[in-house]
Amino acid sequence: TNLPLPPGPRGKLFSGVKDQLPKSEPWKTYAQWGANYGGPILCFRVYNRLTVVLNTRAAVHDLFGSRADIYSGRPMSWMYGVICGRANSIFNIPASHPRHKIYRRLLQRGLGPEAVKTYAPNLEDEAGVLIRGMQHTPEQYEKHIRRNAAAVIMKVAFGYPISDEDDPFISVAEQASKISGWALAPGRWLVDYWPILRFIPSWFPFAHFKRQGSEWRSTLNFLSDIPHNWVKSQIAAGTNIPSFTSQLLRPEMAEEAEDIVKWSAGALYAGAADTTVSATISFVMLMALHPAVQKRAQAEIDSITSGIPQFADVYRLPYLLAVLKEVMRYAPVANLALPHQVTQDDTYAGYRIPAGATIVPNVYAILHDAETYPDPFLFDPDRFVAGAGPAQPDPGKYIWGFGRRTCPGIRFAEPVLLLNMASILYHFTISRNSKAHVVVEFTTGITSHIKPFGIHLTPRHCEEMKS
Ligand code: HEM
Repeated sequence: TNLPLPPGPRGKLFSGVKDQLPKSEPWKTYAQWGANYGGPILCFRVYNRLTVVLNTRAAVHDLFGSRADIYSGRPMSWMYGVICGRANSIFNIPASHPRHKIYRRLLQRGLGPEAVKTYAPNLEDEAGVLIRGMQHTPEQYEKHIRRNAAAVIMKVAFGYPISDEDDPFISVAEQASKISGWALAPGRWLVDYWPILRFIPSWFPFAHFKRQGSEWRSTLNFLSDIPHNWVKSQIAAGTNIPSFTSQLLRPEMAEEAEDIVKWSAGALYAGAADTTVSATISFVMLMALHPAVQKRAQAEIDSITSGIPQFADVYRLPYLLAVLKEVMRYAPVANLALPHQVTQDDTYAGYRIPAGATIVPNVYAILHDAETYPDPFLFDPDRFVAGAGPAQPDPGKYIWGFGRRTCPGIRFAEPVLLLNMASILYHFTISRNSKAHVVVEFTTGITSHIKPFGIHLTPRHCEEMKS
């Protein structure tokens, strides 16, 4: 068609806007560009690849919702997919690939409400470990939160017990998430724009990316291969604990089928570890900043639990659920969700969107739009309390991604977060160390959380004060 591309910065002839891409919080820049250029969508080029950013609810709904058939692809990342060996993962595989459906089916079963109920004892045990850690070394709360996320998902995926805070799976998870962010950074790897470069031999002077890629590949493989083989050895020895992997593995399984199990279980870890950590850290920080919200949530928890919060309690805490929604709105875990790719030429709002363009939903912009969420930079769970004011859209429509790529971990992540939040607030009051004004800052990456500042955890029950 003759329609123009969506508006946006045009940048330089050869590299496009590569040098204008911000190093931190790109979602804020994209929202700003959106406002500067007007229109619901924005477009820019880096070398030879186009990105279209969707800055509004309507655009996300119209394209990712109504046209999900052609908007559920993933942009090909040669650095991450091919050089780092992640092409087969559910996060990267095209939606048209038969494996995508198979992965999603397995994950939906393993993360559905029925399966999640069977994980309850494990989740309660791990919440207990988290609390004990916070009692003994409260200043290391971040470490305890990371340990909890890794331990929960390693149990679910592999039946693997995380022993202590130095277990390599905790640090590797954090590292893997960082590696993913670096390897997927737009404009950073020329091979993403000229894939022929992947054939350069590793020893070549300009082939730093290949040496870096193979190092990252080993770290990322560690996450999937080691625990998978560990489950196999446990099964062979007859000592395995039931897990996502052990339930799917069969003796004499075809190589392809086993590979599917391995990648699916690897996705559990990749999807869960860093996301739930980010949400929990932001929650702790926000509680320290909002004592009245905290008190109200504690009163609700105290009113329904006769002791330590149990898994069965979590959906009986409507205010806590409103707090979680507001944490996720105020500090979205994935501000740009994950990029999609449009697989056919399309038109929208008088603009042309060419097949192959990367489509980025600006979840941050949507959740901080003053028309949808009045006073958007105010943290206020009442937005989601029935009857407390005009209803505001549930951020759950945006924070979990879109279309055929919507996060398969929702039914698992939400109750796990609620249980941990309830446990933390039941046992502690969180306060700031200093009365000085705190400027809330965020980390940058595929996932993001509020940057920790000094906090204090005061035990709420006398027996805890003594221990
Ligand atoms: C606070 C917690 C979480 C948040 C905010 C979150 C958010 C997201 C988002 C935004 C996407 C991208 C969707 C898209 O491309 O449109 C995604 C994908 C995914 N998430 Fe989550 N997630 C969370 C927890 C989890 C957990 C606990 C698991 C697994 C146990 C998980 C597994 C996955 C997988 C496998 C995908 C890839 C889906 C695909 O490409 O088809 N996530 N998640």
